[in-house]
Amino acid sequence: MFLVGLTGGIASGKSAVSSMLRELGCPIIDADVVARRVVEPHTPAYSRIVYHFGPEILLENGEIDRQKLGELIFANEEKRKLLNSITHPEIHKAMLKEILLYFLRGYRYVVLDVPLLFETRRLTQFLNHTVVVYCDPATQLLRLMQRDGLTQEQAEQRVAAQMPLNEKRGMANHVIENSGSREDAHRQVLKLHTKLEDSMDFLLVRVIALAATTGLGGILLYAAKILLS
Ligand SMILES: CC(C)(COP(=O)(O)OP(=O)(O)OC[C@H]1O[C@@H](n2cnc3c(N)ncnc32)[C@H](O)[C@@H]1O)[C@@H](O)C(=O)NCCC(=O)NCCS
Ligand SMILES: Nc1ncnc2c1ncn2[C@@H]1O[C@H](COP(=O)(O)OP(=O)(O)OP(=O)(O)O)[C@@H](O)[C@H]1O
Repeated sequence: MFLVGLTGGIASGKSAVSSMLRELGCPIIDADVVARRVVEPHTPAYSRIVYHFGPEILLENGEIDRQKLGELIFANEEKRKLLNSITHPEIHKAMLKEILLYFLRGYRYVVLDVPLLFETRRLTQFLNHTVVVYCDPATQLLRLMQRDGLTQEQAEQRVAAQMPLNEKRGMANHVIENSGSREDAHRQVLKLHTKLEDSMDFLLVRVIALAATTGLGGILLYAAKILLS
């Protein structure tokens, strides 16, 4: 059993690549999907977001106005850090539960689609493989503006809220070059899938190694911290 981290920059093509992997039978946990679920009305994160950001970030139906909250946090680092401090522990907790369920269902590995994988770093030590979906800055901006109907300034704000994609590319052990066609990306995904299927990595070995280096107490403490935080 092992874990694969899939990341990149906003609009670099993570969802496009994860859809290709899903079609090949890989179990995918999409952090953006989990992030939407953990802020649904009356969840702990929802209550804290309303407390800190006020009812003005709500729609008439009581759900979070994602466009309004997005405009707020992408233009202000302090507000973005506050939102992250509320949402990220809930996202990680929910993802951990999904990972356990996939392993109990007998999957040999799980792909975690996490936009902020290298920014938050909480998951990286448990990953046997990290994949960055890269595309050149101009293509990234264009795709983001076209997909989300953003102005160039809004798109640049969102890109600037993340670690530079070039930096992430240097931190991963697999890179999908996605500045070109979908067909080109798909050919690379097929090669990546073969590598994952042939991989003999075991998460258990990594956890045991971590326990050995930090002492069993360290691993139990860390697991408790993730689950309870
Ligand atoms: C700010 C919010 C309301 C904007 O919602 P919206 O529907 O417009 O965007 P969506 O959630 O689909 O995110 C689109 C992309 O924005 C980027 N992004 C989202 N949140 C953040 C953040 N806190 N910092 C940097 N980039 C972010 C990611 O690349 C993400 O894939 C929403 O993104 C959010 O709640 N973010 C906080 C939770 C989070 O950090 N999610 C990222 C998953 S690790
Ligand atoms: N190779 C490609 N050629 C053309 N368009 C692409 C390609 N890859 C992705 N796209 C398009 O670019 C946009 C961004 O891609 P995608 O949504 O997969 O990025 P993402 O990394 O998941 O974004 P986010 O961080 O917002 O979740 C989408 O409209 C998608 O259809």
